[in-house]
Amino acid sequence: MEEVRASSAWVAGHSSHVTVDSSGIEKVAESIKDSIPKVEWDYEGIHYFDNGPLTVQYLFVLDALNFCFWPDKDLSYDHLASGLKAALQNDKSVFDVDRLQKYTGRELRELLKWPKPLPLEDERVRLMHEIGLELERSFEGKASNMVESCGKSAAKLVALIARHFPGFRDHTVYKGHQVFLYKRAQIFAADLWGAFKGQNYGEFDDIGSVTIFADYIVPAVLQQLGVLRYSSALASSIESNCELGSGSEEEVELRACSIYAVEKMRDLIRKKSGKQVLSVELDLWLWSLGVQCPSLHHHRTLSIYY
Ligand SMILES: Nc1nc2c(c(CN[C@H]3C=C[C@H](O)[C@@H]3O)cn2[C@@H]2O[C@H](COP(=O)(O)O)[C@@H](O)[C@H]2O)c(=O)[nH]1
Repeated sequence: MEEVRASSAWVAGHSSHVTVDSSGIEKVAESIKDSIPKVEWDYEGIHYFDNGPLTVQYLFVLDALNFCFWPDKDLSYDHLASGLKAALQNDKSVFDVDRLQKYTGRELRELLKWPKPLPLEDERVRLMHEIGLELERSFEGKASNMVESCGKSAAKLVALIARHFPGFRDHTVYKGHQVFLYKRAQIFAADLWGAFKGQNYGEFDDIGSVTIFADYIVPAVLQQLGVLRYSSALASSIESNCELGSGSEEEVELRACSIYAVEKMRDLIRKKSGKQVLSVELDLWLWSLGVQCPSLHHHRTLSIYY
């Protein structure tokens, strides 16, 4: 994850459309330093959990599909999670690798009980096939074997996932520099840590190395908190729901500056209060603020990464 941190800092230092406001960071850090808001993982009650390897398989399928819900205004992440949970409760073999490799768009919709085509449905199906095939080829069909092979290191897990699964290679080139964001790979490690409460498949000695997950909710929350400032052109294009191209300077800056800003916030909280806070914990707090605010205006990019 060092490459996520370093390349995000590089973007923040060269950005043209998004500014990280240090006084905004200071204010937020000051307001939470004495009681860092703890948000319970699965406070929504939408996730499958059985304390075993099937939960790991569920989380890996979930995070393979954990992107781009906004084009359908009725659809949200909750539908994906609770749909996969219900499907698994109904049939323990739905995420077996031979089945993952065969789903069609229509079957995925049926699995989720979603009445219309999903956004980027072809990509979602392709990514299910991709994880099915590679889990079978390299991990005896089990995401839990992949996790076990990482010896309690989230950094190793993220690197291993990026190596084996092209769909998780969330990176881009910005002003000639390669930038790594790894949203879905990192959120998978964090989901394991949250679901298993830091034990068993969720035990990582280096959970502190995980950054926030640069999606479309967290940047919008950081802007509302005064941590990020947008150029007037960017602010008005987000306000008017214009699509930002995947890999555009604006899009990369929104995501990378969010990561950088929260790393700064975390350093500041540590300095002010002496307390260690994890980016994963700050992320869940910020994200939960965002999804509870229906008027939140976020940027719109068609992407398979977030
Ligand atoms: N940064 C960050 N982004 C997150 C999550 C989560 C869910 N995390 C689970 C873990 C524990 C909790 O209890 C949650 O159940 C989803 N997302 C992103 O949000 C977007 C969905 O938005 P909407 O269209 O409104 O549903 C989409 O890009 C999705 O990928 C998170 O935690 N952090």
